[in-house]
Amino acid sequence: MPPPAGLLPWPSPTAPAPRITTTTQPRPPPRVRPPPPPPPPRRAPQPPPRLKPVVAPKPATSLPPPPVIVSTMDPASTCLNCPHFGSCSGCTHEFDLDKPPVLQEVADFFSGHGIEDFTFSRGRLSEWRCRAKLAVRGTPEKPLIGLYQEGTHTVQDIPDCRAHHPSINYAIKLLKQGISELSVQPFDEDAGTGELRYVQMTVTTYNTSIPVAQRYEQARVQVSLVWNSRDERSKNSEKLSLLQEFLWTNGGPRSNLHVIHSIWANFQTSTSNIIFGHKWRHIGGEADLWERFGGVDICLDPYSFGQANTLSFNSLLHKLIKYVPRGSTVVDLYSGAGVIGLAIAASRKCRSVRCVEINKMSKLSFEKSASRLPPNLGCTITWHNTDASAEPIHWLEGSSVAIVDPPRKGLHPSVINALQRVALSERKAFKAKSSLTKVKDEKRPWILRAREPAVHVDSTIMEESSGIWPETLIYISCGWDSFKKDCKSLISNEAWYLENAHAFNFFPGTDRYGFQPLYWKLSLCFTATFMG
Ligand SMILES: C[S@@+](CC[C@H](N)C(=O)[O-])C[C@H]1O[C@@H](n2cnc3c(N)ncnc32)[C@H](O)[C@@H]1O
Repeated sequence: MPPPAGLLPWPSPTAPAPRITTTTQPRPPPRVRPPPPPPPPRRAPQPPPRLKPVVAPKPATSLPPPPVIVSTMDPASTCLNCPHFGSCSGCTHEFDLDKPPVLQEVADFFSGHGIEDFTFSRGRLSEWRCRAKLAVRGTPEKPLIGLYQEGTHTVQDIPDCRAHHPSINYAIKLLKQGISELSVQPFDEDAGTGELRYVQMTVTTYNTSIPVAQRYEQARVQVSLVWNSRDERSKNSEKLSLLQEFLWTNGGPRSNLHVIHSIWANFQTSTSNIIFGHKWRHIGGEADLWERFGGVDICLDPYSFGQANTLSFNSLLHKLIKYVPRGSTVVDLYSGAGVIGLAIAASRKCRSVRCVEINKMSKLSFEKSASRLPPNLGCTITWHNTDASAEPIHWLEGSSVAIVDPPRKGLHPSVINALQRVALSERKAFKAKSSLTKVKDEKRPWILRAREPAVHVDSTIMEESSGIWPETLIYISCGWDSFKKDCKSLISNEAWYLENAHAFNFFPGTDRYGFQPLYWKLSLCFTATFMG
């Protein structure tokens, strides 16, 4: 789609990403952090800037280290201490955040199934949220940015949220200031009018120019503005340009405090509750957001699934990886951008890893991450855009390890059924059936097309896979009730038995978050070993 008259060509999110090189710079001396600077001065309205990506200049090494945001959190405290508790629907527990109420039930469940080494990682109890989707309502003079109040569509402003990473709160303050100065109209749900509907804030701690210990606290934020228009040609896109310019001027590399990593626009005009539209544009800063998960560089585009609690996810990943035997052939069902599959491929000398994901947009992130894997890994890694529940047997065949990380509602019955049936007693029958399935598939070329790998990394020829079936199943869950149900089904016919279980505090203080009812707070990882 051509840009509006007079504007530079729109950058396409599908364009190949430049490889971000990690620069090695002299480390700044240890310093005492000054308090955050006062808010930027009000500026006179500027002529509309051109809406094009602004690329960060390389920081001069002779400059003094920039100021950073100071956390007021006491790491030993297990209390929320949040001024919004009670009015905000995000958190349901104020005290003992290290002891989620469900933990005892979880521990009892696993010990009842013979798990003696169940562990629980409490993780960071505040400032843990690194990805937040927030509604923007109110007026230009008094914008409200936050979550809906319980059972309503009234937005509760949460500028001092204790769960958010402090950089997110800082970026929200900056955004509010921009809204007021530029008279950006927040969305009015009833009338369907206004300009800014939602904002997604995603934190990146990937900054190789500072010591590892400082990376979390000095994180930067990718801001995705959900704009109430069909696309960038709409009349109000001038305001979007101004807002982008404001954020970059006041939060970019030339500002007092470089907190903004990048800015994206998403265009959405739907009257439904769906937050994002289909059109995304990168409009400021670096195009790619990188994070390090399980020891590998992972690129996360704003339109792909991303974990909210990146620290706990990393703990889970480090634990999970150890349950994958070296040399395995792995299938990663519900893989998103393939974070788990890529981390396992890099660390377990796997022969192959197949990632299966329904969201085609995740492919770009997978490709960029895969391009940073060490060469000569000796592992064939493929990413497939298809519905895991359509023909799960196809994906299980040839895999010695199956990893499932479904949405909160749990596994589709067809996946449970396939996992049950790959039990030892039915292996032979399955071998025969799988050959029949192949014959049938040839008559249905659309199925074959769907199975074609969208991305294929490494040219190693895949070994003959028939006859290999999962002997290890790793289930990652963030929905306790659905997990319990699935687990009971999986072990009911003694096809699988539970071997390990580890729980991670993914959403401390909350059993719901965001715009859907009932989000669970505890993420579980367990491995079940196939019984011979
Ligand atoms: C909880 S996320 C896990 C993503 C990934 N494992 C990660 O950690 O980044 C669940 C993923 O399953 C995908 N998904 C949902 N239904 C699916 C289906 N029927 N087949 C394949 N993927 C599906 C979603 O798009 C989402 O990316």
